[in-house]
Amino acid sequence: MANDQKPVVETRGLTIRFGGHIAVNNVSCAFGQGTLTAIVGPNGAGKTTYFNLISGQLRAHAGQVLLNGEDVTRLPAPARTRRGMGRAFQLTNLFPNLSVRENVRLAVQARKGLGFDLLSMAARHTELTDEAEQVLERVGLLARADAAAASLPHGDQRKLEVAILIALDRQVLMFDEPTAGMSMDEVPVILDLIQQMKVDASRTILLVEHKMDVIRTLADRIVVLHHGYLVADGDPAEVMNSPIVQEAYLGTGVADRV
Ligand SMILES: Nc1ncnc2c1ncn2[C@@H]1O[C@H](COP(=O)(O)OP(=O)(O)OP(=O)(O)O)[C@@H](O)[C@H]1O
Repeated sequence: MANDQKPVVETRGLTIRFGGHIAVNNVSCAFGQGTLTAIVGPNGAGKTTYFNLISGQLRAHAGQVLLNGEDVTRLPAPARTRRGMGRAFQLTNLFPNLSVRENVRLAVQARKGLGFDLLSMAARHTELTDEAEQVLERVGLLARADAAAASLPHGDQRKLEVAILIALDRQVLMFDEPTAGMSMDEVPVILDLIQQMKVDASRTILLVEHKMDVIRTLADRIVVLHHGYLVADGDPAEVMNSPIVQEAYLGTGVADRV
């Protein structure tokens, strides 16, 4: 992050324990506007837990999470979402029985600050539905608009998560292995969509990812977690070749193992 830029998301000394195990250990890191940071590390390194602490699914035992300089450590996930954090799975989990179209429409509605007010919703129903359908077209899900979210095959559910993030239009976008479980031909669709979101430099994008080709395509910066510690942070090529990362990945071939 450029020195003169104020961080959008920052963690200071962030720590959480599960029993005697410290899953995220004193992690301090700042994420600026207009960058996509890949958070990598071996299985069990603490990546998803770190995400959960940032988005508010988990509460830290120590340390702070700041969003645009405001301490949000004690705020629950929905309050963080209202302040600009977007992590789509929260919504897909909430509305599995609603149709694909309705899931995206609710996200459009939330973005416009309409909440769940039934009257204003009815009055603007067509407009909201049109917008939802435009987003579904972008992610290639328009043909599935009437299907229940829970009935979609895995790859399409991941696309729906991205559609919801696009519709929510948050300042911070968090993707946890967005291409996991997708077939080879579906992966480029998702990468393309994330690239498109990156083009708008007002965003701060965080990505937990194992696949090296995905990281190579998307990341401006790599942060490495290992045993809950932040062990490396910087330019992708530099970080992947650093001794500490080579060590963290059992000695060799880090580029192929991530
Ligand atoms: N709710 C929980 N209760 C107990 N232990 C947990 C919990 N969540 C995570 N852990 C433990 O914390 C550690 C970090 O897990 P986490 O899922 O954050 O790792 P990760 O880097 O995302 O791994 P992966 O790449 O396999 O998804 C692991 O040892 C995990 O077993």
